[in-house]
Amino acid sequence: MTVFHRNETRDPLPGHLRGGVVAIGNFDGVHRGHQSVLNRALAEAVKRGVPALVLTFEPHPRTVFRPETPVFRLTPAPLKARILEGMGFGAVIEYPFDRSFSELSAFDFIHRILREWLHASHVVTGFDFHFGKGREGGPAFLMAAGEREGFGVTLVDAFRDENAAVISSSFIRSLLAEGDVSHAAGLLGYRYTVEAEVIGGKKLGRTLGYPTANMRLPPEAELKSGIYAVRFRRADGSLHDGVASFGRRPTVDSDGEALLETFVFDFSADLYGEICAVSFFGRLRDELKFDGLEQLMVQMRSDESEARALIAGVQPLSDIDRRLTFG
Ligand SMILES: Cc1cc2nc3c(=O)[nH]c(=O)nc-3n(C[C@H](O)[C@H](O)[C@H](O)COP(=O)(O)O)c2cc1C
Ligand SMILES: Nc1ncnc2c1ncn2[C@@H]1O[C@H](COP(=O)(O)OP(=O)(O)O)[C@@H](O)[C@H]1O
Repeated sequence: MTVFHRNETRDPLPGHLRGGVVAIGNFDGVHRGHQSVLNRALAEAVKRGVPALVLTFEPHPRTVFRPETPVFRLTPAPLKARILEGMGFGAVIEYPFDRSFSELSAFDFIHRILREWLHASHVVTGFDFHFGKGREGGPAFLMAAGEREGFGVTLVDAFRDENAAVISSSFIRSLLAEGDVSHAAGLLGYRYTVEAEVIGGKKLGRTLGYPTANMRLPPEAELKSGIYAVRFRRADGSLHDGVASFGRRPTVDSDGEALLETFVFDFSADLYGEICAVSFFGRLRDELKFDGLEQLMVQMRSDESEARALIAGVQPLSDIDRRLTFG
């Protein structure tokens, strides 16, 4: 078993990764639609006995074209890599994307990247994947190139959820902006998860009996503020249930920045500086402004028991969910 490889440069690819089956796309969120494309690539690689790779682009191309409105990433690169590794891929290529790379023609993209650099033996993409300058290359172009040059091409049709709706990253982003983490989990196939470093706060939590591990989410993250039942993963992989508040804490700190603050149940250790993950199971309520800390503490006690009850009944939604959020 070879080790999973994250390739973040344009340097020559390690030899053992050449000649593989390559799934191409941004796959932000690695949602169930993406998974249907990715699983086809994995199956094709097993059939051929070659490595399975994902070719994706960093930063997200839309953030390169419109830096003033960066994309709210459902899966920043490290989390995406972790999910892909768990699915069984041998590598993820986080190809450095910039404006000059975006000028490459579709023809050159196939020659320089897929052929000369990756030596791809087979390519798998979604039905709507476009590539090359001005999105000039589409499925038909890729099929024709494959026939001409002797690599296989699989185009995977739109994946629909139980209500026959096409699953998309942008719809999932809008669900998170409404706080509907349960619906988002159904479409992702796993619980929405964020990763960040635990930072210091006002040190008020411990005096209330509710110490909270504070994290800063990227400014473009559009999760609705509120109180959530969560599972907390430490850097060593250990899992702990908790209740988290995301927002500006109007009771104590009305002009503060939005923070994700998790009270971890039955736990006591120093978490400062550790990169931890928080997975969202359900939203309990809006963030409120209380008249005093006493009232806030009464509410936090009831949030805690509600979160414990909610988490007691949860089951993994998929293998990805099991690996990410269940251990
Ligand atoms: C379960 C839970 C519920 C919370 N609810 C609210 C709330 O409704 N309104 C609010 O202003 N702050 C809320 N908070 C945030 C607290 O005000 C904050 O965690 C506390 O002030 C500690 O701050 P510190 O981490 O900077 O020490 C909540 C925190 C938790 C853990
Ligand atoms: N059960 C727990 N849940 C969350 N953090 C805890 C817990 N026990 C200890 N801690 C530690 O205490 C810190 C939070 O304490 P707190 O008084 O709320 O300070 P801060 O102002 O940093 O939020 C966490 O970052 C972590 O290092």
